Amino acid sequence: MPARKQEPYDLDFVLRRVFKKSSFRPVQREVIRATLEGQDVFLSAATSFGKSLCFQLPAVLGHGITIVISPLLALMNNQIAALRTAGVAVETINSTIPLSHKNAILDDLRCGHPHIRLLYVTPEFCTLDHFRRCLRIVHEQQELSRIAVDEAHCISEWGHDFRRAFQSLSFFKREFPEVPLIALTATATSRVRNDVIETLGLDRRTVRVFNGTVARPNLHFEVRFKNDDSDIYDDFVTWLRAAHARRKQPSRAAELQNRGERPDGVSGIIYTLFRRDCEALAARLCNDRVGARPYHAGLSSDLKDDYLKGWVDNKEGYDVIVATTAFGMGIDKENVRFVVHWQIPKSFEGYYQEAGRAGRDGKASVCMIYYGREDRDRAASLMARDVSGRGAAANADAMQTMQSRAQSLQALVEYCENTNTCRHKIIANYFGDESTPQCEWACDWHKDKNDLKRRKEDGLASEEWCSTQRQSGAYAMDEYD
Ligand SMILES: Nc1ncnc2c1ncn2[C@@H]1O[C@H](COP(=O)(O)OP(=O)(O)OP(=O)(O)O)[C@@H](O)[C@H]1O
Repeated sequence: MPARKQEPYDLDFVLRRVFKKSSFRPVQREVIRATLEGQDVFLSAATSFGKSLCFQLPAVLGHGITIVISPLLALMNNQIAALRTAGVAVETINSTIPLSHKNAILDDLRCGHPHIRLLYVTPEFCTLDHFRRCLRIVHEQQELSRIAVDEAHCISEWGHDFRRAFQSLSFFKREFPEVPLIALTATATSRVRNDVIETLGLDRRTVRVFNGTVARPNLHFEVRFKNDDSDIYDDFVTWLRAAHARRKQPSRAAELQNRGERPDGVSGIIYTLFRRDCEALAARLCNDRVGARPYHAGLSSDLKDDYLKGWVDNKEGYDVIVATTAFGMGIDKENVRFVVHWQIPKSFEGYYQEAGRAGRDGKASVCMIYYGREDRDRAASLMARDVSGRGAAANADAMQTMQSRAQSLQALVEYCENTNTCRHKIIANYFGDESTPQCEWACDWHKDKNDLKRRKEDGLASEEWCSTQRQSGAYAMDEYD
């Protein structure tokens, strides 16, 4: 049953009227046109590029419903709140909504002509028979307009944050081949892109691929070196205090207040790998009168909601979120001035996704990673444990996954150890962009190459020492997130 034919629309009018934006960003219009023409689209573009608009705007035009498949609750809630403010009929089905509400949504689908324009669901929900039955009814009535798969890298074994339920999303193209599908991600290498296209069952010859740049020129990338004997806490707090002092200068303070920001606080995120560090670091910062809150999967939903809301609202005492990877994709707060990684993360893609939470308003922001070789070895050993934990039955799969993760971690190690290339260039090259991105003193190499080399020599433990430690099995195990 073909999808209803779309009429031509005044995209600029809808952009202004519904989304309150004055103009399209580069490529948005082309992507929107392609999907409105019924083409399948793969869009890879930098964090904060404005990918969501590419399926949200088409969704409010014409008839029918857009199903948005998204891996994260936080991401859905963020987008849904913004759409509701714009007066769009949007709903989500996830584990936190009451049964009565969920039934009302499913009834809306079952009637065949849903009132809802965008429905956000998890990939796991898409595997359920009763939901698929509802979709068939909507499709029968030619009201299934579009499928959007957000954070599409999660489909791929080769992407970070792999989720098995994503693999069954081929259902959509199998059952509704003419309903356009749009897959979006900020961090896809060519291998991940091919994997996503294949897994979703898209036709390689006809899918429109938009590969935007991954570059974020307003982000200032910096590596700080550490070893197990150094306490990076003092280094970080000194840096933060200097940032506070700059913000308190009268002209700067006035400018910040005009933007609704507090000069006595800087909004930021610190990523830690382990819950224990997350709690301890937030407590230590609070002790030193830095407003910080922990965020990890072990906290109650009430606490997580409170911390997230306080932070988004720039509330005093909530300036810094100390988070595990439970806090990541889809956080769209525009004035995050720094993202610090307390240890090397598990993958290059994960690192860049998390760093991408900074500077979404386009203003200069810092992305700093504290890198130590001992942490590198701990990350490798945890990775090996994760894979072996999958059991002997999944042997071939496990080996392949381990290989891809190891490659990604190795690329991140090389990024940290590199003292002779622009950081922006290393990132672009990793994601398959061979160009040299613009970098106006926006990385530690461009700022001072010699200082970078010196800091590395002074800061890192020697490889000999690390090798002895590895052999003695010194790296303790702990749980991620
Ligand atoms: N044309 C536009 N003009 C101005 N602002 C825009 C435009 N398009 C999107 N934005 C804004 O840019 C911000 C980032 O958009 P969005 O959350 O869709 O990014 P994204 O590409 O999905 O990033 P990520 O991959 O990091 O989640 C949002 O606050 C959104 O309102």
